[in-house]
Amino acid sequence: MTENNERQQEQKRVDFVIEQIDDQINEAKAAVETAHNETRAVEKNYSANASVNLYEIDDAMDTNVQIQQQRQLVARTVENETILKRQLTTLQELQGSPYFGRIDIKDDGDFETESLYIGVASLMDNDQTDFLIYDWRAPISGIYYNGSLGKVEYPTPNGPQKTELTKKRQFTINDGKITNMFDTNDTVGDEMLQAALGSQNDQLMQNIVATIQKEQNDIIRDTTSDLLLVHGAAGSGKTSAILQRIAYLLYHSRASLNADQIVLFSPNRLFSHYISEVLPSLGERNMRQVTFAEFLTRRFEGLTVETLFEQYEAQHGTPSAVQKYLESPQVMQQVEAYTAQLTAENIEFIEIQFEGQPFFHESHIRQTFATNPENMSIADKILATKNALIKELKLRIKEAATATWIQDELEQLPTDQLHDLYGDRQSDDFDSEDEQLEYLGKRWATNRLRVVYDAIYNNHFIDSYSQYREFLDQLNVAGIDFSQAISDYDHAIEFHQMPFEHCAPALYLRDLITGSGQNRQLEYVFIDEMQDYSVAALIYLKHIFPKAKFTVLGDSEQALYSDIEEPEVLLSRLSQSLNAKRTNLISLNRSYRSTTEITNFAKSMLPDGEKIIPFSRHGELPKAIETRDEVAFNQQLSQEVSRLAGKYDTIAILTRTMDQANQAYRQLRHLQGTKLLTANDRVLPTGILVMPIYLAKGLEFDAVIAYDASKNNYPNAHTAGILYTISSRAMHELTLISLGSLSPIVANHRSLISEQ
Ligand SMILES: Nc1ncnc2c1ncn2[C@@H]1O[C@H](COP(=O)(O)OP(=O)(O)OP(=O)(O)O)[C@@H](O)[C@H]1O
Repeated sequence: MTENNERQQEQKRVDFVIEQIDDQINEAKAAVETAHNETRAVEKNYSANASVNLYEIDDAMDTNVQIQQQRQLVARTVENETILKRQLTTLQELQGSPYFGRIDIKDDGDFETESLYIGVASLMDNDQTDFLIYDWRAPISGIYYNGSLGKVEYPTPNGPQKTELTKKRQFTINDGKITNMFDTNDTVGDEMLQAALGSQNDQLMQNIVATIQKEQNDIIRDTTSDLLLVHGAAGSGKTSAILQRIAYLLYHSRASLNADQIVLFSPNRLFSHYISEVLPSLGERNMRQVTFAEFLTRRFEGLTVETLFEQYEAQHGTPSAVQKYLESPQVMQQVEAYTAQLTAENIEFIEIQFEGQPFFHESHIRQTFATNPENMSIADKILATKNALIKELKLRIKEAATATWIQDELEQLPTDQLHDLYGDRQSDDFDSEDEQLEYLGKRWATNRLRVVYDAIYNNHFIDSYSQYREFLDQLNVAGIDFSQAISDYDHAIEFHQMPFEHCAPALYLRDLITGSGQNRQLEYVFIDEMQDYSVAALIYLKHIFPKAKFTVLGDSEQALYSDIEEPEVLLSRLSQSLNAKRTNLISLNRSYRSTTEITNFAKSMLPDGEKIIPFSRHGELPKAIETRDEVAFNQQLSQEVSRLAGKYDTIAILTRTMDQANQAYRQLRHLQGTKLLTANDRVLPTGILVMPIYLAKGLEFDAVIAYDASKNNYPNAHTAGILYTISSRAMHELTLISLGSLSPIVANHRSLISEQ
């Protein structure tokens, strides 16, 4: 068949599939409408019942049962409607571009070749007999991404199945028309990638299903590792691959895994927004997302937790020996040893108060703790202490039920509150008035003393911050003097602040003592930008998610907060500390984001850069502008920004610090569409964006200006990671402007830049 004929044949098939999709969309719309009407009717009925006057005691019981039933019915109809809507959305996704790939396979002994088409979701024909499209995550679809023509294998429930791959074809289909189509022997070809990567930056990350590369596919389809480490150059598709991986895992464990059991630690809030559409575009719900700062703030309720960004801004020069120690696995081992030897005498117990008066004295709590058998673990002893205190509390509630203060308060209660106090019982259920008063007194005393219960439950009888201070005090590490760090810590705690460097060991200590803080429901933890986490922090995360499989990804060379590290060094540190049984390490060295010229320049700044392979997409050489004084600097900056703004949608001016971002913004704000972004921003706009580099982690822009790439600002190799991260955010153009002479990190590679 000639190429033209083949294309016509394929277009005919696309037309046929789209007709089927159109039919199914019409059916789905009707089904959604019916479901919607049903939900509305059920909801209406429910709200009519729920508004029945519950103070009419006799009616209340019946009404409650009815309401329960109605509520379940509402939940079912809503769920039904949601499922139908999701099906409709999937069909609509498929409508313009039903698939992107085709594989032809021939099983042993078969004479006929079977053609399978691959898209973002599966689709059956109207008769529900044949698959018109296979989901990209189906086991058989793995061949599309992995296999070269010839004998291949794919997993089935009955073990690996052998087959022969005789054709692999790629399509670009827009609005139902095939705009590009070609056969390829190997993995997904570069031509498609060129088209995908050459376009202008979108505000939101796109899914990459049509062009997943082989090594990315290995990341996506790994279901066996407890710890999957993905190390990859800037722009090598780490984030893209793990988002596809989440979609893959959700598809393969539909029955046992839902999006709430997956959490992604993301580097900043802008990033969370940037990636928010990838999973929905694949028909999946988003996983939970949290930044490490948000996570810590929740754990240290009531304290203001210093963030990594604040620590970076405040820190001048290299981190202190104390900081390095507090980030190391050794500190976590010391925490374990310290908590294991704690006894009744050296735990920092504090009294539990009720309305400003001691309710449980500290000495009483200490004695209660001391009655536990010695060989019990500290966490078990604390648990036993809590149980004993709760038992006592119950006795005291019983006593309080008939006490004057409770009975006096009862008398003062407004009718509706008194009514609520009856709970399931009614006023004529009691044999005597005394019985009734005691019942109500007990319920009221329980209410009133709930604060005591909460204090026990939440371990508020231990001052974990003082305990941590005691821990610091007893540390004895050769060559490290902790005295200044301890007085800084005291000062911070006095002002209800928690310095960043203490977060992981302090939380670990608290959790080991109280035996709390762990989450056993979470199945998968993803940590992006792993190089920004101390090993101590990763050990803590591993501790609190004991059942979860970890996917940890990053780039040791995008080092903002520490020196650049050889990937091998970072990885061996991590896998040892995270103590995983089945570890898999995948390295991605091909960089897709930037033009060849930008990648070649960026990698020249790295000690280990030669491993990085630029994707072959060409553009201009990065441009360097050296200026003599501030006036010239600001003038050049404005000119360059205006030039780039005429060409691209999004230009980022990336600075080393927030102060510099403020300076740059003052110079540029007269230009229309200029925005200054801070750590509180959650949405990434288009236009001229000014921000410090740590807020641009994980993001990409059409053009980037590295603000003041001078010798002064980036004096030596310690700062190379920052300039590398800045440069690697650029997709199409990169400009470096310096006040005074260029940084030696750049100046040593003049052949890779054009100078002005
Ligand atoms: N297989 C692919 N097909 C199409 N585009 C891809 C592919 N892999 C990566 N990309 C694109 O390359 C760019 C960089 O990808 P991504 O942000 O996932 O890289 P990263 O390794 O997480 O980068 P960084 O560490 O620099 O933040 C994105 O625009 C992404 O869409």
